[in-house]
This record gives sequence, structure tokens and C-alpha cells, in this order.
Amino acid sequence: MLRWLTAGESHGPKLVAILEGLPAGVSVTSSDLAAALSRRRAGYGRGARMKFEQDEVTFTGGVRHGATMGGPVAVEVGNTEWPKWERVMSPDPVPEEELEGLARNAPLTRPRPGHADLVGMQKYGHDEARPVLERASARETAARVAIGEVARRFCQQALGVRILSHVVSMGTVEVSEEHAPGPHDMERVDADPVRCLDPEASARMVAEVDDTKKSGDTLGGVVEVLAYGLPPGLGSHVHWDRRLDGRLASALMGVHAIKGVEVGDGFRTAARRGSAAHDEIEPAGDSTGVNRRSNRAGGVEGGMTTGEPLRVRAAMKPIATVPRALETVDVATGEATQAHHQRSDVTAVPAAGVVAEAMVALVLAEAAVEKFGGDSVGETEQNLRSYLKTLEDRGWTGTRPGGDE
Ligand SMILES: Cc1cc2nc3c(=O)[nH]c(=O)nc-3n(C[C@H](O)[C@H](O)[C@H](O)COP(=O)(O)O)c2cc1C
Ligand SMILES: C=C(O[C@@H]1CC(C(=O)O)=C[C@@H](OP(=O)(O)O)[C@H]1O)C(=O)O
Repeated sequence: MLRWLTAGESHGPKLVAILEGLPAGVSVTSSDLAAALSRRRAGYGRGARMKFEQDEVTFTGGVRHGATMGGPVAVEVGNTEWPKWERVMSPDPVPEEELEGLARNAPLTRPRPGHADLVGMQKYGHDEARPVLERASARETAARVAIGEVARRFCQQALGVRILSHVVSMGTVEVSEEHAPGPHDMERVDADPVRCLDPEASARMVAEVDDTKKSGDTLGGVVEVLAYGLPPGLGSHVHWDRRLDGRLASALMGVHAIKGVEVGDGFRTAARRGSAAHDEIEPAGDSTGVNRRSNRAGGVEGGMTTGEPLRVRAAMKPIATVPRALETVDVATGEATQAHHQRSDVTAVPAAGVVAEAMVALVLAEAAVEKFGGDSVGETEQNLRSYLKTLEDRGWTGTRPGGDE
């Protein structure tokens, strides 16, 4: 069983995450995590904080000399701004006179439509939004990306799986289908300001962000996560909560501002007739085994991986902190007013792709541990090889396109 938890607030001292249940022997260093976190900070349209935030990342458990030891992996991600927030976010009581006059401590009583502010105040009994937004903030996704990187490395080292993402649309600008990245294209995707491989669409997305910013507005979009080299049979058809597509959808919907998830051709499939919706199966040329002629299913059938590349999309709504502030009610006075606004991102779609990769990596690592077990990477890998050999012996060679050998 793989379990994980995060804790920490947007302007608290640090975020923490614990990942439990991963085999020993995953090669990973603090600089690997720092590199993953810098990918999440990037992307055209991110706000002021991403320019100075350092994401100081430290392992505090589970890793020794660059490899996991089998115990819980614990990670801390420091918040660069903590000194400015020390009194406002102090866990211990602070004398009233020290808080007086602190602009940062002013009660946030004008909830932002589309954020957790209002319903969070209602549910948790707060008079203002600070105690809600501190945890509702997507700052928390930095902790997920840190442990997601450990999970990604496990998937790569034990299974030869490559996980990456790209932006497929921002606002109304869409990338054309032929620009899907291959298994080794992560660096190329990250080199683009909006993390897409279609230069023409990328330029139009950048212009769209500029235009949105100029008009005091915010922008959403769609990201796609791809996983190459998965073996057939992760997940299961036998019970609803073991279906891999359901688990992926839940994980992706658990990312801030994600409002829709599509597996394979998803909603587009619903408009097709059956003869044009599925992936026909054919004999695999001169070798034994079977091939699928297409991958409309996105690598999942019956809640299990098919061995074809996994393809999942997540739709992100526009950022809720709209500079041209939306109308709301001041909960202190009951009067109509405008929502509070501080600095924020114009769009975070490119960063959401990196977060989505982390979520997919955690789900796939969990499914791999379930299927192949093993207390060390070597043992997991051995179990995978034995399973693949059994498939081969039965004439069902899985091709696992794009995977590392
Ligand atoms: C990487 C990332 C960055 C985000 N940045 C902001 C931001 O700067 N301002 C904001 O209001 N919302 C931001 N959001 C979205 C909010 O976290 C989200 O709108 C809020 O949690 C409410 O959405 P929900 O209804 O899906 O929870 C960001 C989301 C992600 C994934
Ligand atoms: C801090 C991050 O994203 C934040 C997500 C976020 C929100 O409301 O979700 C609001 C902003 O926080 P702040 O008000 O401190 O600038 C973003 O910067 C991050 O991604 O690391």
C-alpha cells in the first residue's frame, strides 16, 4: 500500500509531505526534487511570488546517500516569505499590540467567488478568509510535486515508465494533435514558455495571456499527462475503487481548480459510433502477441492499463483571484462590494501540468506496488519481468511502446 499526506499553509514556515510504502533503492536526491519544483514555478502567466519563491527542499526522512531506504520518505519545502508572515501565521498566540496595524493581518471579509473563501468560512466557523485561503492555496501543490518526483523516479527505475505532460489548450487557443510529446520530450516541453510543442499555438497562447493580463482578467486551459511504457494490467475491473481510470480521475480532480478529467479521447468518444470509438486488436506482425490499431482509449480498458501509452487530460478553470475584481458581499457588513485581491497568477495552466504529472505518478506508483509488490526496486523490477515473461509464454507479448528497457 502506498499512502501520502501533506501539511502546511501558503505563508507558513514550510510545507511537509510524507510518502509511505515505497520500496527501498529508488535513486533520488534533493537536487532532483529542486529541479521538479522549479518546473512547477515556471510557465508564462505565473504571478509575482513565483519570481522570488525558492522552494527550499530538504529530505527529513527515508533517504540516505541518494536512495530510499524503505521507510516513510519525508520532505520539507520552505516558504521564502516566512519572515514577513512570522507574526500573522504564528502557531503560538501573538500579543494583540504586535498584530495591530499589520496590513497583512487585516481581516479578509470580502470572499472571492470561485475560491474556497466563503464556504470555508461557513464550514469551519471563521469570520474572515485568511484561515481558509492559507490551506486552500495551490501553494500546497509544491509538496505534492516533491513526493510525486520520488514516485516518478520509482516508476521509471522499477518499470521503465516515462511520465510527462504538456498544455493542450489555454483559453480558446488549442494545440494541434500532431504535436503530442514522445517519451523523451520533457525538456523540450519545459523549454517552451507555456509548455507546449506547437510553436504557432504557443505564440498565440502567450499573446492570449498578455491580452488577459491587460484586461485585468485570468485564464484557464487543459493539460494532458502521458505515461509511456506501462505494462498491461495495472488497476482492476473487479471493483469500482480499484479501477485505474477512476483513481486517476479522483487524483486529478483533487488538484486545485481542476473541473474536468478525460481519459483517452474521453468526451470526444461519446460523439462517435462504436465502430469508430474503440481500438481494434490485430496479430502483432511477425512476433507472437497482439497489437491495438489505435489508442483512442488512452491506454486504459476495463479499469486496467492496456500497455498502450496512458493519456489523461485535466481542465483547469480560470484563476479565481480576478484582478478586475468580481462582485461579492462583505461578510462583516452584509454589503455588496468587490472581492479582495492581492497578487496572483494570470494563469497557472503550465504549472498545473507539472502538478498533474505528480498526481499521475503517485497513482501509478501505488498501482505498481499493488501489482508487483517488492520491498526493493530490484524486487519490483524482477516481479515485473516475471509477469511479462508469463504474458510472452502465453503468446501475449505486451509491446509497452515508449518504455525504457
Ligand atoms: C498551480 C496552481 C496555481 C494557482 N494559483 C492561483 C492564484 O495565484 N490565485 C488564485 O486565486 N487561484 C490560484 N489557483 C487556483 C486556486 O487554488 C483554486 O481556484 C481554488 O482552490 C478554488 O478552486 P476549486 O473550486 O477547484 O478548489 C492555482 C491553482 C493551481 C493548480
Ligand atoms: C504560492 C503558490 O501559488 C499561489 C497559489 C494561490 C492560490 O490561491 O491557489 C495564490 C497565490 O499565492 P500568493 O498569494 O502567496 O502569491 C499563488 O502564488 C505556488 O504555487 O507556490
